[in-house]
Amino acid sequence: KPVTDEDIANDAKTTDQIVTYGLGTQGQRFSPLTQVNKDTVADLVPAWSFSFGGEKQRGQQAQPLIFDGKIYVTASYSRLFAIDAATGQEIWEYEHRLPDGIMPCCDVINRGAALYDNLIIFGTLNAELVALDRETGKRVWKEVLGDYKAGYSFTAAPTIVKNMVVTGISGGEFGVVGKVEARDAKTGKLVWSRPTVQGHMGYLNGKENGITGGDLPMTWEGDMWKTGGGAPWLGGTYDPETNLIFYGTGNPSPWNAHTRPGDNLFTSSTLALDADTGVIKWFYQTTPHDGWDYDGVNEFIPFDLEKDGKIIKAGAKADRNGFFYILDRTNGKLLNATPFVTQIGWAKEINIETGKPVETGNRPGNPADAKGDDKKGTPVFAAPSFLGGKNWMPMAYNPNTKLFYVPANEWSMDLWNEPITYKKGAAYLGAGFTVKLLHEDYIGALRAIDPTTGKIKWEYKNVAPMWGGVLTTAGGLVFTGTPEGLFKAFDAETGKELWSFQTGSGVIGIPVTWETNGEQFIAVNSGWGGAVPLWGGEVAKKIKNFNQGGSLWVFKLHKPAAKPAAEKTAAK
Ligand SMILES: O=C(O)c1cc(C(=O)O)c2c(n1)C(=O)C(=O)c1cc(C(=O)O)[nH]c1-2
Repeated sequence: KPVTDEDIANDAKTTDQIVTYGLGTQGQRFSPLTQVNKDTVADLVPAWSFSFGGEKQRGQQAQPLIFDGKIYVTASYSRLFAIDAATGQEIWEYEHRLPDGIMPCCDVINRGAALYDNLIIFGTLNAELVALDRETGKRVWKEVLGDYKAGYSFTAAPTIVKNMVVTGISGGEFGVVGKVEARDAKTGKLVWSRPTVQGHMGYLNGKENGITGGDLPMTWEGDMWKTGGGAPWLGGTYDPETNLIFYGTGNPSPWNAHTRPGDNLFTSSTLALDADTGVIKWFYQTTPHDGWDYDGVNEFIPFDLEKDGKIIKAGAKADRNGFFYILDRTNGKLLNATPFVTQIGWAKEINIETGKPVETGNRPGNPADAKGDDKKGTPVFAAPSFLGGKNWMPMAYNPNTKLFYVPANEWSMDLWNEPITYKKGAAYLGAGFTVKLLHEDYIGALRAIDPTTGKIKWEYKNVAPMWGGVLTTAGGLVFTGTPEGLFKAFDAETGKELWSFQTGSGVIGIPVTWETNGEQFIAVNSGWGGAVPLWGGEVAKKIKNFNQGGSLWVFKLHKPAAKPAAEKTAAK
């Protein structure tokens, strides 16, 4: 049977399947299921586990999809598996042929696929988008999203919006030009394209559809916009109520901000795109003239904010720069911004009137002023580190507790600038860094945040960074994993840890839950990797004993065996 627009529109309320990244296009990651709850979660046991096999382990960040009795899950190195949800038996495996010379910045990961009609669609590390027949795993169409030799790659899960498959792109560390694109999901044909850097042309149905930025004053000097980055490298969310697609955009290229005076629109921003045309309806830049790789790619989650007895159509974003933003999602106006990490060095606050950060001046110096022979600019000690108060791993919103559950991290860095010129296919940073610890006892912190005040209601601290996605349920639970290998459940109201299971490798996947024949299942990927082991600096010593892996775990409640009849009689 085909996956329909209704299936997608109803995904947040449907309990027997999961057809979108985010458990609904709004990405709230909330399930109405209650069988596994505060009282029963202690009885959660593995139903089965599935190995992705091969020597290709590395980070497993994907969110599984559930449809028609099957689990569809992507794995490292651009692989996609179809698995029987009841037995854990493989049905088919697709392994994309990757050329030598792919350039993903931050591990060979993938975050998930999209289902539409009889297709399953996912993006690959060489920046291609492939659609497979869901029954056979055979390829139906393939599109090139960007030139991998120029540093384009793809790691996110696509989003389906009204028969279209919508994608961003990765490559911000190589001076690519970010873009969000929508294609006919059945054929792959391009419908619209919207570059995320000011000055570049957008397209609709093959025709020019306005220069990105339109009448706004130019916020780049010289030719810097031509290699300006701003990669929307994480998935978007779609809000049917406003017909807007929300994408976060990444860092401006290069990191060395002295090379590119100006705000550098639309980098490190949240963009609201008209779903039908790709036109930017509003934007909100979280880190103007980003000089720390704070990026701004984090998911923007639409939700109803209750304030003074009124319901406001709002959206929330826990930005890599350390602030938790609440915006009016109809117009991008700032409603509130509060720190969600203990130390933020770059800005004192976000001015509620102007919506702009009040900077402290904590920017690394210009290499042009360097006195030494090494041409390094004056370094600064900055917090958060460039890996962010929160990175790619999605938070969740529970409409019952009215809290957001944010996988946050506490760390800092020494950061300096260096001279840099653009060269196709070469890293385009012009910066050096060492990530540093802030607290001896923890880096990661799962935090429950009240969006009406920005106050942190509870937190769970973890030694290693939190690098997995979050799921919350009407059973009053919050699920997430740790690099130490543990998959955990917390009380959504109090943060009390209620259950934990060792999966054998770091859990940086995104959990999901569904029900079949009256039984609730929970699934998550296990497999340590991602950016931390590659770029973690001093954090490396905290994680050096964590082993790689590659498996999907499925859990359900243990049913006590029926008591033998003899025993029952004896008891009487
Ligand atoms: O600018 C980009 O294009 C881009 C892409 C990606 C990616 O595709 O995973 C990451 C980042 N930047 C990045 O800055 C980052 O910290 C990061 C962490 C991870 C990860 O999977 O652990 N990916 C990425």
